[in-house]
Amino acid sequence: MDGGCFSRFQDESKLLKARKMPVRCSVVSAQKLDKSIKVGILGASGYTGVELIRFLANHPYFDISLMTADRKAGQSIGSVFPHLIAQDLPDLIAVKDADFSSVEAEIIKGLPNSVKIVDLSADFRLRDINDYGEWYGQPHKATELQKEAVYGLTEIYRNKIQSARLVANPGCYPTTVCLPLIPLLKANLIALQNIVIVSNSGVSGAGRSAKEANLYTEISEGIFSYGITRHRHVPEIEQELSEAANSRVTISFTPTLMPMSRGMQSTINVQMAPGASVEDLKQHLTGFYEKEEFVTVLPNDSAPHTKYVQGSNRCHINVFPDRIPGRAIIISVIDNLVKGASGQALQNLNLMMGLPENTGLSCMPLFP
Ligand SMILES: NC(=O)C1=CN([C@@H]2O[C@H](COP(=O)(O)OP(=O)(O)OC[C@H]3O[C@@H](n4cnc5c(N)ncnc54)[C@H](OP(=O)(O)O)[C@@H]3O)[C@@H](O)[C@H]2O)C=CC1
Ligand SMILES: CC(=O)N[C@@H](CCC(=O)OP(=O)(O)O)C(=O)O
Repeated sequence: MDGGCFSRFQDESKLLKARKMPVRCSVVSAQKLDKSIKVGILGASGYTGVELIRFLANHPYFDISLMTADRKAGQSIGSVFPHLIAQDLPDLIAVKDADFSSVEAEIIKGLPNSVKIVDLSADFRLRDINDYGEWYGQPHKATELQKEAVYGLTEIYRNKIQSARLVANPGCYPTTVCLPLIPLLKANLIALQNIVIVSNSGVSGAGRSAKEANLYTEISEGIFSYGITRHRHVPEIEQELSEAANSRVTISFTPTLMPMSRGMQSTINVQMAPGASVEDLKQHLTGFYEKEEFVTVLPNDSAPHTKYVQGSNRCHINVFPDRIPGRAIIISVIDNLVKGASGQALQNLNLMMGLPENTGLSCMPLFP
């Protein structure tokens, strides 16, 4: 690689080995260098990896210099993803084989923060490492790094993300839930308890590796819930909602797998604060996200639809009155692979590199 500053990849490689954690897809980048910022994708042969390639290929400043895989290391990206056959991209290599010999070390000398990491896995999302141990069934293996990680829900933590070296990209379910609920909790418009969430996810949320439960015969023409009461996104959502409310928030959360490739909807039933109305909730959310390109509160009683955000970094939200007095139904949709993963990761990386956060991300949804 020329002109890049990937020396910290070696640390990342050691880190991955030492932690023996399930693989994440990370975007690792070096400091801005002229108009060319070198970016590496660890786990490029997976679903979030290929989605990152789609956005980065059209990015005016980022250049994909390195892509890693595990079983598919050694293959060209065109053989793994035939739709990318004509693209000028590096071959997939194992993390341990990443060649840093020609990195211009002088560029990063004296720049300890020169390499930025956006981690799409869950490893750095939980601020309390005891929670990590409890929900992920193993002790956290990089507690020091965890301390500096910033939770990457961009619209909420933008200021911290700008100066972060390590961003923990949020889970897809937490993104759909936290975007509408954090502003409402901060404004004391909803009760802290009795928040009931049912979320539906496309199958790509489970990744590309083969699993019996994700076979066509198991998934098609049917739906089923999983991880009921114990999905590992519960502590992540509760952490963020509790932070917003400045008090402990407990949720009921049921994820459901839908027979579709991508897309995610969360239906969130909340108790409104005494005196608050659906109009108050909607007005507050509309104002909160008024200037945001990627989060839109829909007008009137339009129902959010996963098709209206597919392939884009957008989140659509709407608020409806429940038939139970005092309660409201909030519906939020995203594309799990974009705002729920790679799009938000790029939004964060843009911020970390001092670029407008929408750079390379303003494409329209793919419809129908
Ligand atoms: N899919 C989604 O909607 C979301 C995913 N995430 C998170 O993002 C991360 C990536 O997810 P996703 O892209 O869906 O996963 P995939 O299963 O589709 O891809 C995994 C990637 O990691 C590589 N890999 C697997 N094992 C190893 C290993 N031991 N060492 C090095 N590389 C390895 C794979 O290589 P190979 O193909 O060669 O095996 C592949 O490139 C995960 O942590 C996931 O939880 C977060 C939010 C949403
Ligand atoms: C449909 C499906 O299986 N979805 C995944 C969530 C995807 C995600 O966000 O996972 P991480 O927290 O690991 O990043 C799941 O429920 O485990």
